[in-house]
Formats: sequence, structure tokens, C-alpha cells
Amino acid sequence: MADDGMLMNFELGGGPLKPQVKFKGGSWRDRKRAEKSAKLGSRPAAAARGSDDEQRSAKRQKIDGFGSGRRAEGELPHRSDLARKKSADHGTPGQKKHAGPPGNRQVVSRLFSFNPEQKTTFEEEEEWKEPEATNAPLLTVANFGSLTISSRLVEALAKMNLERPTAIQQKVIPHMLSSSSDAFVQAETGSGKTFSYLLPMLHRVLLLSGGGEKIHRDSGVFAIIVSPTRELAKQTHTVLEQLIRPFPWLVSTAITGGESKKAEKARLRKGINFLVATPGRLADHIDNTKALNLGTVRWLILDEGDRLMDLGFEEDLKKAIEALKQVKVSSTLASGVSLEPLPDRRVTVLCSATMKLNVQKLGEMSLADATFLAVEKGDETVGENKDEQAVHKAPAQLHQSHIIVPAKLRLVTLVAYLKSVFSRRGHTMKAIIFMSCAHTVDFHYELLKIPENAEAPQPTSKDMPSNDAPSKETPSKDASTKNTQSKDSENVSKTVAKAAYITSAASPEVVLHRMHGSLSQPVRTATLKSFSACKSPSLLITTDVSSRGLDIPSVDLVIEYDPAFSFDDHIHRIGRTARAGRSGDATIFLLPGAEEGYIELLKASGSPSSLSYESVLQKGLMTKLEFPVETTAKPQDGQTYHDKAETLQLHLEQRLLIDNKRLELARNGFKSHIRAYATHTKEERVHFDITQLHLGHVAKAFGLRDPPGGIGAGIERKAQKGKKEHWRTVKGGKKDADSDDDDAAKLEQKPARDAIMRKSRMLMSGASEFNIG
Ligand SMILES: Nc1ncnc2c1ncn2[C@@H]1O[C@H](COP(=O)(O)OP(=O)(O)OP(=O)(O)O)[C@@H](O)[C@H]1O
Repeated sequence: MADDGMLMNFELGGGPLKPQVKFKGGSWRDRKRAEKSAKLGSRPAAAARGSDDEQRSAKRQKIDGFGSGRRAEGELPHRSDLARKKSADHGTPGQKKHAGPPGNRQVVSRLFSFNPEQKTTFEEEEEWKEPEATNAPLLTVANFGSLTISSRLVEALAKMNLERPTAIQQKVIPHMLSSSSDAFVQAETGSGKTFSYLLPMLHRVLLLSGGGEKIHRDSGVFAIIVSPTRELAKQTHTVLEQLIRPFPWLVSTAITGGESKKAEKARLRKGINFLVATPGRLADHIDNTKALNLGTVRWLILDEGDRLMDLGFEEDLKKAIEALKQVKVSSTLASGVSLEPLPDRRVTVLCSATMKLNVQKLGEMSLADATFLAVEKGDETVGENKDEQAVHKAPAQLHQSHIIVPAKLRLVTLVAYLKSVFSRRGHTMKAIIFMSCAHTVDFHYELLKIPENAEAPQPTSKDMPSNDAPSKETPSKDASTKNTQSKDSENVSKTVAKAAYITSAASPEVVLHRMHGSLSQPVRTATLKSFSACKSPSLLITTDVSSRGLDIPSVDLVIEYDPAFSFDDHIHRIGRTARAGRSGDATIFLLPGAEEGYIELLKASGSPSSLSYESVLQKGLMTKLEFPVETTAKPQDGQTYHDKAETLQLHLEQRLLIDNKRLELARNGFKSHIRAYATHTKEERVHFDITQLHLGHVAKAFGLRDPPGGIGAGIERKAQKGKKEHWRTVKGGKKDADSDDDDAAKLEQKPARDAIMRKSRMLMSGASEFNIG
């Protein structure tokens, strides 16, 4: 019978090779080995118990069985078959026989031995008490009306359940209502920066109409809001649409990469008053769309300034800023309406939750005599803050934790953690897991979802509502709703599924989502919409594409399974929870060793608590553990949580071995993860030292028995030369290292390594990840 290379890591009983078979082909060593294996394989399981030799024999049988469908019975496999089989095979040192009943014995990788020691000891911590929220609406202010904004705007806000301003809104709104000077707005994540600039702009534009309809869509563009990502641009546009709904004579639109330029041009020709844009597309329209007249523009808002610069939009932004400078500011409209209520010069407002050097550079490019508007310690001008480096706190009510997990245990600890948090929180739980790159997202999504043939939940009309305001650009809401919903369902067919493993009696259904920049724009948009609207407990696995500005209601927990590439990114990631005064939790996974040093840095953003992975495993795995597909590894009554963790790991590994597609995802995930690891910022690389990664252990976290040949091997060999730590020496033999020579050499060659790093950076944070332009 052909086994198609699908043999798993359990003993083979009689095995595919029969002892009486005469062996042909291969070297004499291979023939001898195969004969010996066949003999051992024919012995009863009980006799074969426990010895390492026998494990190795069982392993060889599996190697020998690989590809047997294409070879005469008894003929030995070619070396290429052996090599192919090797990476899918098991049996490296550090594996043991599972202590199950005879006849059901399995090989399990040891998860709890040979792990590096955790260096940090944590004193017993006091129970965390949630402090007063720092980004909540202010109780000391009666309502938005007290900021003297239009009563119709106050009504529109009330309809959105917004009554009182937040601290930053209280600071920015009066400034923008009365002043014509530039501003730098810095405030915590989730503190309502969007309304802080939208409300005063709208108020002043409404003064032009004097409450009537003196201005129209073709009166000109009054404000341009630049957002770094398409998602953020669309989100800001949605909020804006909600605010201007009572004023049908005002029109806004979003122009973003990934949309039809022709349709955007047509909209610009018809007339727009508020334009939300991504930088690349804005620069393109400035160059190529005559209908885009900048003469009436009085506000340029640069939202998420640090991200705009991180993503390399400096040139596009320069172009927009220069183009605006070239145009004379008109004081009346062609229709004769005076523009007096608007600022008498073009005002630029730069917003950021963090203030890195590149934001300061953007400030120098775009601002003149700007006022620094922040909630803390009074106002200062931007110039006086130039030397300040980014040390920023997360909202005080955001409860942060870290968990130091050895690499081998990461995957099972993640499953256990998710299982325990979903079972604790019950039905209203939303969580986001950040991973380093698209391939790791894809792998974990595939592994954690109920496999294909099971029906994936399609967003229903209940789950895909549009809290999007009906845009005046959308011809007929009713006509398009049905169409949009069916398109959305189609778009999320590969990004939304029911989760396996992490469900519990309290959350019998958890909806899994995945999102990254390599997905097409319609898929990204539909996936976010589904996650945002999902009424069941739901989990989004994503990259940093979701870390900035996204406002997803009621996210309770952010897990940084892979730490962010920079501390600022970390602040933005965790800021997806605890928004506008709500509570929230954030947990970061760190490896023992150098990564523990990152905890000191974390303290700059709050007071993180420590979680022990042992207690996470215990909590998560001692409740009923259910596997979505059968493999020989099964959780059994009476197992300790260590046994359960190893059973779960074995089961996950077996799932890779029976499905080449999943195995490939794991290998790609591993390789991309290692490349991504090299792209931590220079200042933080001391904590994320790639030479300290034990690749064999990291491979386990991808359900792999060995690191696949590829980028990683060179790194480990390099590290091994320098340091001979006990736990590192358990890594496989010479052949493993030799087989990866090419990559090792490549990595040690600086230009090649730099190219990889550049590519990884681009993948992680550049245009290809975000598909903006
Ligand atoms: N005054 C308010 N009262 C209650 N909720 C508010 C108020 N202002 C804003 N919000 C809500 O707070 C959330 C966060 O707002 P917003 O996205 O503008 O924050 P942000 O400061 O831009 O955050 P980030 O830096 O993460 O982008 C939104 O859901 C918004 O509706």
C-alpha cells in the first residue's frame, strides 16, 4: 500500500517493511539498516518499549516507507527520498515514549526538559487594581456643548452616544476653533484624537453656511486628512460621514490605494469638501487629477505621523505639502461666499500617540510655529521638545502582563492561554493576537481553525452590519446592501472560520479571523468588518497592519505572541484595547534569556504583571481538551497538564505530517519568523538577539520536529560557535548543520544578509505588507 509519505510518529507494529523481504538498492549500510529495522519492526510493541535504539529503528522504518508507493516492495529509497522525509520525521534526541497504555504508545517530544532557565525572578505581586482611566471622557465637563461647538454637531455626537469630551479633545477643539496656527497633537492611544480635529473643522465649515446651504459639494475641498493605511483612512471617513449626515450639502470621500482611480477621479470632479486619503494616492491625484483644486484647502491633517514616516511616505507627503504651499489661499469662493470663518492661512495639524525622531522630522517638514497640544504638563512649542525621545505610557487602565515561555512551549502555551481566557470571559470576548509576519499568521490560522470540510461561519447580516454611515457617494443603500453582504461573505471565506482547541463550555464557539497586508484590499476590509461586528467571542490573528489607529469596539485583550519590532509599535498594538476609558488587557510572550531584558522597557509604558506559563498551562489544559481531527495522540483522563501539553504538541505535529499544505505553511511561517526576528530596531536588538535563538526549539513552536533547511541554520551555528550552553547542545547532529551550509554562508555574507533584512523590513512594514499606494 502506498503510504504517500503520510506516516506519523507512532510505532509501526508490523511496519510497512516485512522482515522476509529482500532489500535492493541503496548502499550496503542502508540495506543493513533496513533489514535491522524490519526485524525490530516485526517484534511486538512491548518488546520494543523504551530504548533509544528502537526509536531510531522505528524512525528508519518510516524513512524507508517514504515514497514506497512508487517503488517495488523492499527496494530501498533513494537518498533524495530520505532527505525529503527527514524534515517531516521525528526522533531527534529529546523525544521519549509516551506513557500511555501498551499498544497505544506514541513518541512525544519532550517539552519540559532542556529549556533555558528563566533569569528573572518576580516577587509576589499585589493584585492589580484598575486605576482611573486616562483616556476616558471627562466627568468634570458637562458636555461637548461647553466647548462651544455647533448644537447640531452636539446632537450628532449624542446620536453616537458621545456626550463629554476627552482630555485631548478639551485641549485641541478650543485651539482649532479659534486659532489659525499649526499644531502638534500628542495623546495616548484611544483618547479620541480623531474627533478632536474633525469637530472644530466641521464647526467652522458649518459657519460658512450660516445654518443653510450656501456651500455645496462643488464649493471646494476644505480639509485633507492623510492616514497611513487604507483601513485607517476608511475608518476616519466612516466617522466623518456619521458626523456630516445631518448636513446633506457637505460631502466627503476617501481616496486610497487599491481602489479604482477612475472612480475616485469622477468623485473629485463632482466635488468634495472633505478628503481622507492615503499619501501615495493623494500624491498621484495631485499630479494627475486636474479636478482636484487645492485653493480652498484650509486644513491638512497628518494622522498617525510616526506611521506615515515609518512606512516611507516622506516623498509623497513632501509633494502634498509643497503643492499646498504653491497654491494661494483664496478668501472667497467663486460664488462670492466669504471664507472668513475659516482660518486665514492653511493650518497643518500633526497627530501622533508617540513622538519618535521621524515624527519630529515630519513636524519640521510640515509645521510652522506649531503649538504643542498634549494632555500632560501644559503646552509647549514643538521646538522645545525636539530632544525628547519616545517614552510613552499606555492608558493607565490597560492591564499589562508578560509571560516568559521557552520556545518549545510557545504553541501549547498560546493554545492554553486562549482557552483559559475565552472560558473566563464567556460570550463577549474579543481578542487580537499580533504576530511578526503574514506567513506566521497564515500558519496559526490554519492550525487553530476547524479544518476545511467543517463549515466556516459566514458573516450573516447580523454579523456584517454596517455601522458605516451611508455615504453620499453611495447611490442607493438598499440596492447595494444585499450585494455588499454577499461579496463580503465571499471575501471572508478564507479569512474567517470557527476556531478549534480554544473553545470551552463558556465559549462553545469562537470565531477566528486572520488579517495581513498580503491579502487583497476587499478581503482585508471585509475581514475587519466581520471581526468588528462579530457577536460571538472572536479572535483576530494579525500583523502590524492592524496595530495603528484601528478602532475596533470592545477588544478586551491584545496578545503580542511575537513582540513588536519597536517599542512604539508595542504601544500602538496594545492601544487596540482600553480605548476611550474602557478596560483592557495586554499580554506579551517573551523567551527566557535576552528577551527578559525587554521587561525593563515595558515598565516605561506601565507596570506589567508577570504570568507563569506553568499556571497558564494548568488553567488552560486541565479543562476538557478537544481535538478537531483524530490523530493517534489523544488527551486522556488522569493526565497531568504536562502530559496534556505534550499530547497536544504531538497531535499538532501529527497534523502537519498528514497534510503537506499545512506542513509547508509551518515551514514558511518558521522561516519568515526568523527573518522577521532580525528586523527589530537597532536599539532593541540587544533584547531580540537572533544569535540566541535555538532554532530547533523555535521549530517546535511551529509544530516542526526540525528547523527546515533555510535561513535559520546559519544563525544557530554562528551562535553555537560563540557559546556552548547546555540547552543548545541538544540540537541535532552534524548532518543537520551541514545540510544548511548554503544558507549559513549566505547569512554570514553581509550584503546577502542585508538584502534579507531589507526584504523582511519591506515585508513587515513596507508597501507590500500594507499595499498602500
Ligand atoms: N468623547 C468621547 N466619549 C466617548 N468615546 C469617545 C470620545 N471620543 C472618542 N471616543 C471613542 O474613542 C475611540 C477612540 O477614538 P480615536 O480612534 O479617535 O482614538 P485615537 O486617539 O485616534 O487612538 P489611536 O492613537 O489608537 O489612533 C473611538 O471608538 C471613539 O468613538
